[in-house]
Amino acid sequence: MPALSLEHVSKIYSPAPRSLRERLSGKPAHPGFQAVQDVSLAVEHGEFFGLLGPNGAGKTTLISMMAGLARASSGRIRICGYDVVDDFRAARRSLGVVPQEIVYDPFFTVRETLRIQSGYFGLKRNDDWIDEILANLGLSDKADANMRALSGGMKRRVLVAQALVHRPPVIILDEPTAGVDVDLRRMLWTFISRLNAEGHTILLTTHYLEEAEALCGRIAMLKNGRIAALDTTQALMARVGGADLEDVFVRIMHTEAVGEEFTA
Ligand SMILES: Nc1ncnc2c1ncn2[C@@H]1O[C@H](COP(=O)(O)OP(=O)(O)OP(=O)(O)O)[C@@H](O)[C@H]1O
Repeated sequence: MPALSLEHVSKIYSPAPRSLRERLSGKPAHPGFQAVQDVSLAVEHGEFFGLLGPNGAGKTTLISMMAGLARASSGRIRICGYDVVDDFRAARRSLGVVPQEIVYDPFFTVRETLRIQSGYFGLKRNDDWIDEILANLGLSDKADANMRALSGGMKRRVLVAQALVHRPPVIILDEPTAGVDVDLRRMLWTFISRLNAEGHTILLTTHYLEEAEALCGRIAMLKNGRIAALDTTQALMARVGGADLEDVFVRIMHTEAVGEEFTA
């Protein structure tokens, strides 16, 4: 059973409610926006998998559906075999998500934030692991600082820490290095690579393609909500050509022929 499995997943966002004037005009209702279309893929346990695509390709929408924050319009998503709808709690417990947007409660310290997050998963005595996460993310000296007193990069570190408190087998990072300094990038990738070597499955979205090239064994590229390419990083580079993954990405995004031609 794969760590992550998506079968024919689609998402159509409902249209904004029509104004009275639109309703009276008798015009047909807007059909909604198709953000993800028929995406199928499986990520095996222990993989470091990259999900790439330009702005608006559907990456965050896919991640929101995996995390149970948005519901697929059709198709099926399973985390470690647990259906994200029918088996939500088990699926959620198997997953740690580092969201793209920085959200935090300004009334708590870093340690309190991580203890509360642990509580959501029924973990009462989790301080040893919390201390280890804080040390690995360079946050030990901020443990008792209030969240609102942290810089943007430090708040992002706390988001990473929050995703890891319950030692989830599958870790999803949605653009975790956007706007963070080189020290945190290095620290973060050392820690995440260690967790990956210990068996955690990693799914990463990033616009820093050199990071994806260095870290990801396999990559899916999304274009307009569909899979445009899916293969090992090496095979994609060999097949498409170009100096690096950025070249491959640009070529695939600018070609009409996508899908099977670039899919293993
Ligand atoms: N709640 C929503 N309602 C309607 N449309 C949405 C909603 N959320 C996202 N979209 C649209 O769905 C498409 C995919 O958005 P999504 O955020 O998944 O892209 P992304 O690949 O994560 O982009 P980025 O790299 O900019 O983060 C975009 O066109 C976006 O405007």
